[in-house]
Amino acid sequence: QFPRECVTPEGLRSGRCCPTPAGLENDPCGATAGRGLCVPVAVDARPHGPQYPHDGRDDRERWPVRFFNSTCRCNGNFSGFNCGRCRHGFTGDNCDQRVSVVRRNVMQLSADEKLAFVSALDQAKRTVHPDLVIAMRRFQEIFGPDGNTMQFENITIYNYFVWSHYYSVSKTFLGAGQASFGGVDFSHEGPGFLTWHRFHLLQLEQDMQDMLQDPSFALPYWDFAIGGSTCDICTDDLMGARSSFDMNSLSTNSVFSSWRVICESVEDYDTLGTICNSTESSPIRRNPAGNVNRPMVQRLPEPQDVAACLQVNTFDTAPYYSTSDESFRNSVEGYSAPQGNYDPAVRSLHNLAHLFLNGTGGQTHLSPNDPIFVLLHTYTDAIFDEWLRRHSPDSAVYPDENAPIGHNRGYNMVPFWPPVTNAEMFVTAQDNLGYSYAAEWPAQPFTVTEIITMTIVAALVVVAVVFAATTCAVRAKSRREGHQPLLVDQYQRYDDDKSQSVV
Ligand SMILES: O=C1C=c2cc(C(=O)O)[nH]c2=CC1=O
Ligand SMILES: [Cu+2]
Repeated sequence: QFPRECVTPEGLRSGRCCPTPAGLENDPCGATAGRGLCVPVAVDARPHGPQYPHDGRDDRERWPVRFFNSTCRCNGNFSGFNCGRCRHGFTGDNCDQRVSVVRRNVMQLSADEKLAFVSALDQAKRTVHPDLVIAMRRFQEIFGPDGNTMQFENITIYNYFVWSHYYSVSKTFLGAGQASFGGVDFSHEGPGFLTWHRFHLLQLEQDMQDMLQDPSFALPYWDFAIGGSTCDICTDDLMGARSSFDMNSLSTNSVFSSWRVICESVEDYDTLGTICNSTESSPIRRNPAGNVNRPMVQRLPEPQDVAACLQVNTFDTAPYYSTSDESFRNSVEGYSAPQGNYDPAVRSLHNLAHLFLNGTGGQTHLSPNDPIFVLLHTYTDAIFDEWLRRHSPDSAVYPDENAPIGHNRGYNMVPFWPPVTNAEMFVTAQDNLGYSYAAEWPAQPFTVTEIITMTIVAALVVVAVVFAATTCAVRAKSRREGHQPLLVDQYQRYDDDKSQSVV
């Protein structure tokens, strides 16, 4: 999870990772070319929640200073570990040309667009990442047995996407013979769930844009809130149909049936303290709606579940965890009901979509191995973005302390490099991150304030109409009586009076 050129023995010992961009000579972060500066890494120092009780036992604490404490901070639209690339949504030598990256519903792609997307994923599965390498050991063993054999290795672009998710959810190794600690998760069960997966997707999208040399390449999304028990994207022209011979496998007509997963050796990682590497093992397993032991996960979320969660007004609530009540984040993640109420028995929206897959895609340490993960998470990100657009929250609604470790607002998200905080992803995508969604949303129900306002306005209109009608009626009446002046009445009354008044 670091640039290949930084993980030399001297590089790691220096703690400095400020490489020179391609095409420049000995110019860390392209400083001379005005692209950026090599600066100390800022690290979140606020307290985290009680879920992680250890200190100094996990390389991910105060990420990434266990490995590096200096990084490139890029100017303007420059970006990347050496400021050699452009921010998302920009292109050109000076990164001053906007490019539109629109994430579309995968079911609305043409046959050619579907084929191109599936082929691009397969190419990413086979293409070695041009910049990043992964650690195969924890830091204390990273220099190898002889102190000079760095324990990093190459990985493909797509397998890096899988590995980074695994690394963020892996247990804390506490030593041989001791059970590893599993109560830690740097990308789920906390406010960082949405921001972490947002950057995870952004990294893959950028890596694929570079691989395709197409800065407008966009990941599509899967609207999984369709109810029922059919996986509409599980077809051979998309994510692969079910095998006719084995209900847990993919059809051999799909390229994904030849994919092999990584990060399966959890026993080794937990007992030997090793880390997932790029070795591939078994095929993807998937059996949508097939978990007969858990009927609740045999159906996909319903469209109204999305409408409901978008109405939850609070982004997250203490303890900022998978038990949070009235939390939009816990609802869209799927540990609370879509309406917001926490219920330990519930699995909804994102979690339900994972569990519905009933195989590789439902096991947190393995799930990105199933490419449906990409489409499931772009839709989850689209819901996040729609919530941000509707509620326009201040950044302060994202907790800056006491969230589970890794989830505070200022925490550098594990294991991304260069360092990027949850806060940097807590923004609307189109205005800040260079991409948008072509998505329709359920009509936004009126807020209580709007209902009250409309009731008052309606009442005023009724009063005005009644008043106008009454005035007209009175005027019409008086006009009619105007041909028999009012006086007649008075005379009549006068006569009546007179006749009675004779004394
Ligand atoms: O890959 C994942 C698998 C998950 C299973 C649950 C659950 O709620 O039981 N949640 C998951 C999230 C994942 O990312
Ligand atoms: Cu995940």
